[in-house]
Amino acid sequence: MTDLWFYLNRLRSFAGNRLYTQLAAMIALGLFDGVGVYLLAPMLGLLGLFGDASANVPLAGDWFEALRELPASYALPVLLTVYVLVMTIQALLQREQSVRSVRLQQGFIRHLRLRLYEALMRSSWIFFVRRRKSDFQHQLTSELARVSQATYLLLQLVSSLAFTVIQIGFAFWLSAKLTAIVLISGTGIALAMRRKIRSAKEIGNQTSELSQSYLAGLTDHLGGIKDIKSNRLEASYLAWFRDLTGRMEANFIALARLQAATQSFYKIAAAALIALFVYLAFEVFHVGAGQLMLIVIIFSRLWPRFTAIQAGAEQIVSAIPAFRSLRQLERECGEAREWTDMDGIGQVRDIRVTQGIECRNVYFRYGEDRTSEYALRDVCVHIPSGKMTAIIGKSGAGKSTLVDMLTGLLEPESGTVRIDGVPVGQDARIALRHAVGYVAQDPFLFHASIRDNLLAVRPDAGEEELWKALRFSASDDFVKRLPEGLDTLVGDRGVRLSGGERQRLVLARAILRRPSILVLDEATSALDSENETLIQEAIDRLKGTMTIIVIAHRLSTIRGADQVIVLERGEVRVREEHRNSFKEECRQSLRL
Ligand SMILES: Nc1ncnc2c1ncn2[C@@H]1O[C@H](COP(=O)(O)OP(=O)(O)OP(=O)(O)O)[C@@H](O)[C@H]1O
Repeated sequence: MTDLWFYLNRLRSFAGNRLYTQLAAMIALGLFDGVGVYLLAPMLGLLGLFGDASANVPLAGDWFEALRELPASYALPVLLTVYVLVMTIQALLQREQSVRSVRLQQGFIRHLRLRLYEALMRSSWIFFVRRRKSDFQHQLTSELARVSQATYLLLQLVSSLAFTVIQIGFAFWLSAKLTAIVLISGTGIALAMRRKIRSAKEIGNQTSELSQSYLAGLTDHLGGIKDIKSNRLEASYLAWFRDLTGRMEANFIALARLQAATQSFYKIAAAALIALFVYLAFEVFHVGAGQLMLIVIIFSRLWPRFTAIQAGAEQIVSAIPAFRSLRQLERECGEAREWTDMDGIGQVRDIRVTQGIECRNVYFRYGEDRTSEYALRDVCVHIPSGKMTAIIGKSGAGKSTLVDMLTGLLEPESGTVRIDGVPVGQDARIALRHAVGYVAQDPFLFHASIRDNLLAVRPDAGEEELWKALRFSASDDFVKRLPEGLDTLVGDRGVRLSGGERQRLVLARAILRRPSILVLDEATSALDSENETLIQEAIDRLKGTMTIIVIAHRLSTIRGADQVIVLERGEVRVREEHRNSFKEECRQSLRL
């Protein structure tokens, strides 16, 4: 429940006075609706249906007296005009309120989306490493939609309750005894329906789990579609999909069945109550026909409110798991926050490395619990500025982890990372990242044109600079050959390009940023020997102008390195100047 109130409060602080206006409009609409009903009594009286009995009805009686003073031929037209006026005002108010309500709800969804996305963007890299990406997608899409819808439903519930209380007040005024009977019966029914609310919560838990699995599965399968197709795994994935969607269907039907059961129960209870009511009114309390008619009209309008309140409560309760998971994500993002000022991202102070970056007795592990394996253990390395350092080692030795540590993406569990001998704090870590140009193992390109992908890192770069970066990465030829040149769309993550073309474009992008530290994580692994040689020569030309760190699996990549670091199961095995006597050892390490 606290999660629910948390988001209701969030809605209050987002909407401010608009929220109260909205609530007031909802109540006013209800009142107009009620006035329309009260007008019915004198109308029926005028038509001779109530006769004098309507004079006994408190409100209707007054209406009837006032109308009787008018000439007979005017009374009905006046009454009908008032009725049409009241209902017109109600309809216009309803129209305005509906638009405002959608505006408020959509504004609130956007507000929640923005907050969550911003919180994610502020979070550290390790936060993402430890979680499934599809869980974030799930929370940013379906869970968020459920939360905003349920928050709004809660608001409607509050106004429904307020309106119901007003109606009950009127009903009490008309007949306290009969109203008390209906209220006691209503409360009894609501108590009996508590079990349904609990079931709604259980169904809601299932809904969250199922939609999370659905999105996670879809993301995995579409990401790995090439593996699925080449290994003929379609049938087993289809079976998974069939099973999960079957359970989702059953879950949805279970909620619908629960809601339908509640609705029908309320309808049957209403019929029984009205029968009891009429019997008691006539036989026990001897209420007049007009008064009874009005009370029946009021309760027949009031009762659907009870039903709506119960249905709304079930829906809100079924969304509680979504509230919980979203709030928890916000909390976790808060704990993993590395940026305080979002706008400050683009205004990080420049960092100058004059001597080098150093790891001193660095320990790091990905797992959160104490028993998990260290990915880096007592690592001491020095990366001299302006030189080229190669990091080699078997797969899983910790090369990428060490690079992430040196470039400020990761924080050591113990030990320090230093720039020119000074331990790196949070600000310097972020500034360090700003100075890095990174070419990953699995290069990432956005689904946009080549030009947009390049400009993403330096929006002010001119045409000549773009082509210079492309020439550097030996990609100018293939880009020129593309039908739309720089404006060619690269597809999702760059699927429309070959692995080698992607690598070369990402290298061009990294260079365009004019970084002071260039990191190449097996950046030439997908290239043929001709292109690799071209890039190798270009990198050699860069030596002395920037600090270069390369993760290598090929001996050719480390040939020009000033220093080679060999990692083995998270530990530095050798760290020496790159000498001829050392070559054989590297060769062995690379072959493994
Ligand atoms: N996101 C992660 N979560 C948990 N463990 C991880 C994660 N990333 C890496 N590891 C573990 O940390 C260790 C070092 O991984 P790392 O990626 O740094 O190795 P690597 O030398 O770069 O390997 P490769 O050459 O295959 O890319 C490995 O044991 C790996 O299983």
